[in-house]
Amino acid sequence: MSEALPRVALIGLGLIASSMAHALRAKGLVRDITGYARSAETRAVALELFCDRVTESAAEAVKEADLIVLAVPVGVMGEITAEIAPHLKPGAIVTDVGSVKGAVIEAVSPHIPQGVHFIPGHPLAGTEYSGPRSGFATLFENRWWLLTPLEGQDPAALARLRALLEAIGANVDEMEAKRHDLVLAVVSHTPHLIAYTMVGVADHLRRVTHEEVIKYSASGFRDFTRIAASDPTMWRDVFLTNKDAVLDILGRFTEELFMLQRQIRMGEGEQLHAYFSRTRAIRRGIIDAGQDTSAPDFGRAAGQPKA
Ligand SMILES: NC(=O)C1=CN([C@@H]2O[C@H](COP(=O)(O)OP(=O)(O)OC[C@H]3O[C@@H](n4cnc5c(N)ncnc54)[C@H](O)[C@@H]3O)[C@@H](O)[C@H]2O)C=CC1
Ligand SMILES: O=C(O)C(=O)Cc1ccc(O)cc1
Repeated sequence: MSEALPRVALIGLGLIASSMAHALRAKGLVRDITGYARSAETRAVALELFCDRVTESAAEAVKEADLIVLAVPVGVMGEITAEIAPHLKPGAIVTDVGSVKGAVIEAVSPHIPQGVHFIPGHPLAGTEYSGPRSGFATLFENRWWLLTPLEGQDPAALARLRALLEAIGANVDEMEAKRHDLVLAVVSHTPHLIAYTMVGVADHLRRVTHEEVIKYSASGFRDFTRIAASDPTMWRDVFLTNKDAVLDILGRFTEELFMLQRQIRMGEGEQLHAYFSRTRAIRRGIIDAGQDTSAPDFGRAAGQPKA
């Protein structure tokens, strides 16, 4: 058991909170887990599956807690913090799991009382499922968990949180919030937007092709549909709160797309081949760095790609 953080409160009981609870329980890391969710149905499921106690208000949930995890959509982090703030125990650690960091810090920080430690965080692990039944204990194993500590952060509190996250299998790294938001716009947020768009295009086409785009969908498109099935509230909030970084990356994306479009129109095969060779090398870099668990072994065993 973690001596440092025995009582945990989870605010919002969806995919990430339930996965944390399962992982903490599976490893016997905490003494008790209290959960808060708005709906009675969610609270009942949480009590049955992974919480020791559930409460009808967020304020009630945090009273005794050593660690409070804000696991709600990014757009409501501020209001929920305002609600719990007067009830936080001195010395408690508040962290969040939001996919955007700058906006969360701006919304949450002003409400954090003196003597309480706020350590923003983001697990780079998830699925397209949501709600209290979607969590599982191994979600964070060997996945990055980025912390974006604020200036003057208490190193002892940071070390306690880091140790707990590492104990549930995460690889913890620290990063400045603005940088986090730009990096995530590239590797997660904009790709999600592209997936949403592509599935939207296919949906329009469905009427013309009489369902064939769905029936014959290849694995690339299936991946898009999986991503595009993610929670709409969560992703609406991500795009609205990481607006600047996403618009920056989207601008660069459309420039490249127009360039490729022109090369296709003009039949510029050499340029297209050179471009695809560069992107193939990036994929190989990810696999060699051990960051892609979906890559089959034969990919590496086969050695160099065909020239
Ligand atoms: N789903 C994913 O793959 C990942 C999500 N995240 C972040 O984790 C956070 C939670 O996401 P999930 O667990 O996936 O979502 P989820 O949809 O499974 O759960 C969110 C929970 O928050 C509750 N909630 C929503 N609005 C609320 C409000 N106004 N007051 C109180 N509770 C409210 C919902 O009822 C639900 O219980 C989000 O900030 C998201 O950006 C981070 C990494 C991965
Ligand atoms: O399911 C997927 O492909 C994901 O990309 C999961 C995910 C979604 C949002 C995050 O902030 C982090 C990870």
